[in-house]
Amino acid sequence: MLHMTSRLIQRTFRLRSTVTQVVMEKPCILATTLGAPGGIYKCFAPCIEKHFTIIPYERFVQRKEDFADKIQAVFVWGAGALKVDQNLLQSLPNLKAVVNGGVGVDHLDIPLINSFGVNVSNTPQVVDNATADIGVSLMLASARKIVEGHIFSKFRDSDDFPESSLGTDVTGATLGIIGMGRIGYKIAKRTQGFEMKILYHNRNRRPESEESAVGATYCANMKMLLQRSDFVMVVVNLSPQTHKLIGAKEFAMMKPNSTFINISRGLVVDQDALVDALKKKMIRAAALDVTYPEPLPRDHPLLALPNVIVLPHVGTHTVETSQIMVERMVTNALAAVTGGQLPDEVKA
Ligand SMILES: O=C(O)[C@H](O)CO
Repeated sequence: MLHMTSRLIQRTFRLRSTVTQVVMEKPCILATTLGAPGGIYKCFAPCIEKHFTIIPYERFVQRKEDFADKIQAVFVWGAGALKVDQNLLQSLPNLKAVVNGGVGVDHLDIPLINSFGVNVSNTPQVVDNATADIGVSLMLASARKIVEGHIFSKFRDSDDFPESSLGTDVTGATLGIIGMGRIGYKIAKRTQGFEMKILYHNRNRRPESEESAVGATYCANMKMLLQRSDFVMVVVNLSPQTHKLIGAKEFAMMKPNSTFINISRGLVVDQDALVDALKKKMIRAAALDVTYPEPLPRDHPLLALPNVIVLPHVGTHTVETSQIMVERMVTNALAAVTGGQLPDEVKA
C-alpha cells in the first residue's frame, strides 16, 4: 500500500514537473490587459498562447522577481496600454522586442527602447482597410446624421423631424485628405464610388494617387485644400511636425459647411480650437475616431456639442483585422525570440 502511494506521488510529481516544464518552455511575453481599454484582445489570447506564455501586467507587477528574467517580448496595444519606459526596460534583462499592435508607434520611445538592445515592431498594412473604412464611415455618418437619426428613433419626444436632421450631400463633394499614405490612398479609392473630387496634401507628391483610379489633385499648400474641401480628413502619423497641425488658423480657413474628420491621432489637432470652431459655426461638424485623451472624459466640451461624433479609437476594431494583427504580432515576437530579423521592425 505504502509502495503504491509512493509510486502515485512519484507519478504525480513527474506529471506536475512535465506540466511546469511545458509552461516554462514557452518564452514569456508581457501584456497589459491584452488591449486597453477593456481587454478586447483577450479573445485572441489562444493564438498567442500557442507560442508564448502570457504574463499579464497586473501579475508581473505583483511578482516581478518571478517573471522579470523570463520575459522576452512586450505586447503593446496603442497608447492607452502599457508604458514602456526606462523603469520597465531596466527591469526586463532578457527583453528582445516591443511588439506593437497597430501601425502608429508615437507612444513608444524607439531610441530609448533600442538603447537597451531591444527592437520595435508594428503591424503595417493589415490595419489599412479597417482604418480606411472607419474614415469613410465617419464621413457618411456625419454627413447623413446617422447617429442623430438613431437617437431620434430611440428617444424622440415627438414624431416631427427636427430641422437639424437635414444632412449634407457626399456624392460629388470635395474631400481633402491630409496625409496620403497607404490609408489615405485607400480612402481616396473608396470615395470614387461617391464621385468625390479628391484633394490631397502630403510631404511628398504621390503620383499613384493622381492616376485615373483615384484622380486626386495635389495641394502643395494645405491652405488651398482647407479652403476648397467640403470634408477634410486627417490621416497623418503623429510626429513633432504634425503635433497640433490643425488649429485655430486652419479651422478659420475651412468652409462654414465643411466637416472635419480625424482618424490619425488626437494630438494632431488643437482640440480647444476645434471646440471653438464648432461653437462659432466656423465648420459644420466634426467626426473623430481619435481624441486627446482617450477616452474623452464624459464632461468634455466636445461631447456636449450636437454636431460631433466621437468614437473611442476603434479604427482597427474588427474581428478579422484584430485577428490578423495579433497573428502578425506573434510572427514578429517569434522572430525576435529566435534571434531573427523582425519582419515589421520600426527603426528610430
Ligand atoms: O495605429 C493604428 O494602427 C491604430 O490607430 C490602432 O492603434
